[in-house]
Amino acid sequence: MTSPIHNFSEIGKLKTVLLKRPGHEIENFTPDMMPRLLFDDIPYLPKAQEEHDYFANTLRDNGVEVLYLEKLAAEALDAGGAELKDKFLEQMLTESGYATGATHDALKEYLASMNNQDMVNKIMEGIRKNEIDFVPTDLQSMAEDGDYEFYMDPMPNLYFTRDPSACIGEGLSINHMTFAARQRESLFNQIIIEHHPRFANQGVHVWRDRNHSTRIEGGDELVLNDHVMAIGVSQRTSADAIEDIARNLFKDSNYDTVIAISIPHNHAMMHLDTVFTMINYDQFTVHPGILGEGGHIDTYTLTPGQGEGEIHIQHKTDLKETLKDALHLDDLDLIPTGNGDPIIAGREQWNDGSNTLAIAPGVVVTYNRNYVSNELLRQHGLKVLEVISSELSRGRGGPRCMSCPIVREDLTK
Ligand SMILES: NC(=O)NCCC[C@H](N)C(=O)O
Repeated sequence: MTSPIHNFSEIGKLKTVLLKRPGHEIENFTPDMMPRLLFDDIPYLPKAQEEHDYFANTLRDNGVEVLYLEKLAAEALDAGGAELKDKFLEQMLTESGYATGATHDALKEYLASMNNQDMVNKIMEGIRKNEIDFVPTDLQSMAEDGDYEFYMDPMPNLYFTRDPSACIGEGLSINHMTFAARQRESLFNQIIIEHHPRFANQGVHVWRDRNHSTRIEGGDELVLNDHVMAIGVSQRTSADAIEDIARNLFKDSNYDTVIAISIPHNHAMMHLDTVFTMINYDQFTVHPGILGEGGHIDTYTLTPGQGEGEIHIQHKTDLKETLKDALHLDDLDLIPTGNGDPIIAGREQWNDGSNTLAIAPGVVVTYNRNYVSNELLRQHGLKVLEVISSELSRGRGGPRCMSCPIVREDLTK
């Protein structure tokens, strides 16, 4: 059986990718909601959609099949029939704070009356109180958030499809995410994997599901080759989750090495892929801001230990040496974001200058606004496909964050 998921590297020719076209959810909020929703500004939707279509077309023009999360989710619900729709709605309402009660019932009736695509879109966009003809009478609605405009918050971060799940080999992780603003997102990925005809019952391994209290996000999960992963210890991914997924991979897959890389825990560098990406067999982007004195950074190489489920950990502080050892390379090229200039690097990293998406070895998609980093990549021999980025960048994610590779060709060397 050919697996519908096949992703054994960061750089193999990209064949199939999962995107989410930004919808009303990216403008359905006010400035005071931005910190909680993990946004730094409110994008102008028509322009953001134009930019996203440009990104999708750039991928298509390079032979990539583009799948859309919102469409797959509705198709999965169509395939699962009324029973699945009910189960999904119950779960989504519970995770939105309405396990039972009159508000639960009113929201469920409202959503259940829609066809699956409209319902999926509506859940993603958020539900305002003025949309439903219903006056809540429970204490929480009356006493705690009577003035709050929403029953269900929008999910503006959905266009960063990288994070709620991550394809690794012929399986994936479906992630328990860190902040409430994003935790419901991976429910869409779960129903797609379990019920969409393209993925269900095809032997796809779930290396780690979303039913955990420890946290991991796809922006931290880098598939370096067919047996080595790098995973960020970051604001969004905890060390215990890394040990957990490493244990599962060591047990049931060919993965035998997980390099945990400690990065600063802050909003600008929330995931490893905002500061470090693999773009060729021996080339990486690195934001100089993650390197300490003497270029040092804490890395922990996890490999299977002697006993069942045991893990051996080796601590190193030289990123280049760690990567050379794990990838069996004589040398490698770490390309500094913004050419290492502290102002340019800080500015371009903020706008995702390190967040490159490789669509083949040495071929990357980047935001056009990061012109210093882009020029440097070209000087280092890479082919750079620039995409427009005024509005999309306001959500703090770039081309790697906006894409979840599902199928890549295997590497030839
Ligand atoms: N992989 C990534 O770095 N994704 C970008 C996520 C940005 C989003 N506003 C967030 O804070 O989660």
